[in-house]
Amino acid sequence: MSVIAIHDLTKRFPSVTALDQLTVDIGPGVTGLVGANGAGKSTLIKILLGLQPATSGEATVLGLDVATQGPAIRDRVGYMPEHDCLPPDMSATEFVVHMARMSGLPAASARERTADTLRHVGLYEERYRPIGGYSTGMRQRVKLAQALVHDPRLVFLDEPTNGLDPSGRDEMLGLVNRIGTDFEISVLVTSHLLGELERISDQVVIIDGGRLLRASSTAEFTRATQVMVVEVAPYDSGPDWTAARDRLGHALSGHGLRVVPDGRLLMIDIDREEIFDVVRDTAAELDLGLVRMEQRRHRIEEIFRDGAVGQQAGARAGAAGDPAGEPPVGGPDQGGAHRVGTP
Ligand SMILES: Nc1ncnc2c1ncn2[C@@H]1O[C@H](COP(=O)(O)OP(=O)(O)OP(=O)(O)O)[C@@H](O)[C@H]1O
Repeated sequence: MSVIAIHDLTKRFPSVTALDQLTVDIGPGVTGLVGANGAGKSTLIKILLGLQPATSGEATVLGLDVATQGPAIRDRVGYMPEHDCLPPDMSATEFVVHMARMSGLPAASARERTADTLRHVGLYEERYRPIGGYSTGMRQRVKLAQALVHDPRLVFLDEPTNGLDPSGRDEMLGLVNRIGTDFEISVLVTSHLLGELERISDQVVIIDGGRLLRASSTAEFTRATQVMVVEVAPYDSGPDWTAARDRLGHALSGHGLRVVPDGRLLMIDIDREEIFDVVRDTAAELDLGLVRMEQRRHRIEEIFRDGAVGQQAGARAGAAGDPAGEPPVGGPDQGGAHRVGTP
């Protein structure tokens, strides 16, 4: 069943088309919505919540029509907005209780759910202090908690890692992952970084300039290549990895394998089953330690690295200053309708 079904959705502002005939079906689980800054991610979320009308096209969320059933959608869906929108004079507890009450929870259960949710997102004693004194990471956690407090079936998280340092990003991604796995709440999470959502998403939807570039399961994006990655180190003669790599490379070429060095690694074409045995035995004969031997997987960012759209997107995200230094989105326009997730 589709959790979100989007058909031919267009949103025009006076000077820009934010969404351009977008068609995509999203199933349950964690879905990464990836696009450079300005790609149309926030606009899509606002339309899906029934907060903004589309110019044309249709969409349903949990089977509800975004054009006519916005309040019912917002009953069932949690929303973590991108920008800071927290009252500095209230404590996290006061604010989240307030949001729970706004969602219709009675006072006692609003307090109970707030305590549970704040603990779940990792806010403890500090939850009684005014939000104005919180770090960016703590503020993001408060925004996440208010999205979860009314026990939604689905949450929209708009750039939850924004403004966080690498360890803060990892923690936030861990939390997002747990929402999907431990609580079985479906998640639509956005990012302008291609690689970031790869490890927590069941499916990935990539948009650029309001158009769909590609949508598929993460496993399909990151499927195994026919290349083996091998790293060796000498057992006894110090840290001379170049010599170790080249000795193994020459020996494997002598066995008829196609071998290309890449930094510390050797990339070997997998053209037959026995290659894994040949590499293992040859390394042992040369008295080299095998540090790594694995089938290489695609990274999502590689799929789009050379696309023309990617270069434009890269220029935009670069201008915005990308704290993680990860490549942004882009790639050849593949167009058409796509379906991701379990039917
Ligand atoms: N209310 C609005 N009025 C006019 N233009 C808008 C409005 N909201 C968004 N836009 C424009 O629509 C385009 C898509 O914006 P949107 O915020 O959806 O992108 P985004 O992918 O969420 O990027 P970011 O993460 O930078 O917010 C941008 O060009 C933006 O300037």
